Amino acid sequence: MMSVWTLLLTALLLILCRIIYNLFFHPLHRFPGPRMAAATTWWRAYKEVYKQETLAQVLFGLHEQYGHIVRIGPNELHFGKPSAYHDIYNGTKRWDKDEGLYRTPGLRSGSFILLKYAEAKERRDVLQPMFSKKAISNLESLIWSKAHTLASAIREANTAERSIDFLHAFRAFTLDTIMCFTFGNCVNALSAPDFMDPLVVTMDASLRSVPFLRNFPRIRDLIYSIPPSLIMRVLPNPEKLAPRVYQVRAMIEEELAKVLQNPQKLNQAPHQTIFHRMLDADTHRNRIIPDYTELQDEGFTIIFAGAITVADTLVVGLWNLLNQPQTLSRLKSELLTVWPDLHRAPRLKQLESLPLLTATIKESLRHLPLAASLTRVVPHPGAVISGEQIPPGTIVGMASIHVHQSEDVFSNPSSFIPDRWLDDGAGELEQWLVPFSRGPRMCFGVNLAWAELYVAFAMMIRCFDMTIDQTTPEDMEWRECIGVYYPRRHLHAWCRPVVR
Ligand code: HEM
Repeated sequence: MMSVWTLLLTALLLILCRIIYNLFFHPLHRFPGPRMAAATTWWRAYKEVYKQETLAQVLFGLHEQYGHIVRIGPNELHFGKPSAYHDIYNGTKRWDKDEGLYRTPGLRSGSFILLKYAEAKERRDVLQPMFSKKAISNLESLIWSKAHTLASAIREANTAERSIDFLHAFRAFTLDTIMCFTFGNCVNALSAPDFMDPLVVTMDASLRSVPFLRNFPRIRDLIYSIPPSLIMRVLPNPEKLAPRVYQVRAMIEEELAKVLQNPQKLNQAPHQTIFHRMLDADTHRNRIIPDYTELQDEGFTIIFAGAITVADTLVVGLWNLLNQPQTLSRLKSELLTVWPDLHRAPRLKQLESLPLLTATIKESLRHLPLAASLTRVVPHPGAVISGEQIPPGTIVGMASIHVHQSEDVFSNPSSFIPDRWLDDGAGELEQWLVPFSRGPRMCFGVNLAWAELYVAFAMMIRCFDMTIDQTTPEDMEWRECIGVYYPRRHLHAWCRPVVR
């Protein structure tokens, strides 16, 4: 029998052979980048987990050092030239998503997670009609009603002399909107004291474990193999002791169970929910209704995809506006043209006609911390990206902040300048605004996102005089692996209600 030492030695030898292969014989060996990154995936784990760095931020320096293509893993390339974005994400590229990134949430299905284009297209055909421009305009009253609830809660906090945590407030707004719309089951996060709804708080906290889960797939799979509901049942005091990923999944499962155990409740919903669509065999090409796990995975995906990004756009936009009183005051004047009487809110269509508000939303989306490289697998026989022949099987990707912060495309890219979207030549810039990505896997919540952004920005700017409460630029430094979080203090602001 082999001794432990022989086994260890063999394992070490195999690792060494792998490293030598990766460095000198791998099809990507000619691409530049840190040697450690080429040798082993541990480089990434070291950066993201041990050093707690955001790879997309590190990559700005690496592209400067190594050029527009950088090898960031034994089998992974990141691209830095904005034009590469359109080479990878466009209508003709039906490339698989890479499981290294998309298995991180521990789901097997769900629109965002499905790896193959064909599967994702089938699911998209079922759900996308709910998110069309027309469907979303029918949802206008729901969005306004959540925005009014948000405004009332902010007024109450102000009366009690409390400033507002914008991250929690806007995530409560987006969570209530997405849950009421897609589940037909409102969680009323907006009524939680200080917007500290358990789901909002736990979702935020769970994002901190994403770098670990992404970099240690075996441990991750082990963790996810235990059903969250079991952990929550067997652990004493699970609200304190269970890892956040379990807590958030258990909460979403609970919300789903409320809907699925009582499907006739769906009849009371004033609009179609994802379950109307997914439980209807006629919406599926193969006429097969997804099983319980698939429904759960879809619900989880939609909640995370829909609740976090919109709220984060509001946070980043308002942070910049509060530091630019002149732009804020121009926005207030513009809003008065369609919203003169405080008690009669305008229609979404009227907000959409406002040039400065529209430009502000675009600029907020450009500044959104979207830093995950949305990785794809190059199919046979390979592809040309950024003018270079890339071998099949390579994982390729680009984070949208590398387009949005490019000096080749945007002048003063790090400055918040809504007027850039109103200047001559703004039309040219549009192709470089890619927060929702492009191509067959681009976001299908885009119309809902825009509607929520119009309504919430308008509500905050028209109804409140806002000033920052001690938040510093350092507080606004973020980290991101798949969803952004702020390790220090969230943006807080005083919101004094305007009277006319
Ligand atoms: C400002 C708000 C939003 C931003 C910036 C955003 C951004 C994105 C991006 C970049 C992707 C592509 C991800 C990839 O390639 O893997 C995506 C996909 C997706 N988004 Fe959004 N999103 C937003 C709001 C929403 C909303 C409100 C929903 C509501 C349901 C939503 C649902 C989805 C879904 C289901 C996918 C997966 C599509 C697929 O892979 O086929 N998103 N989003």
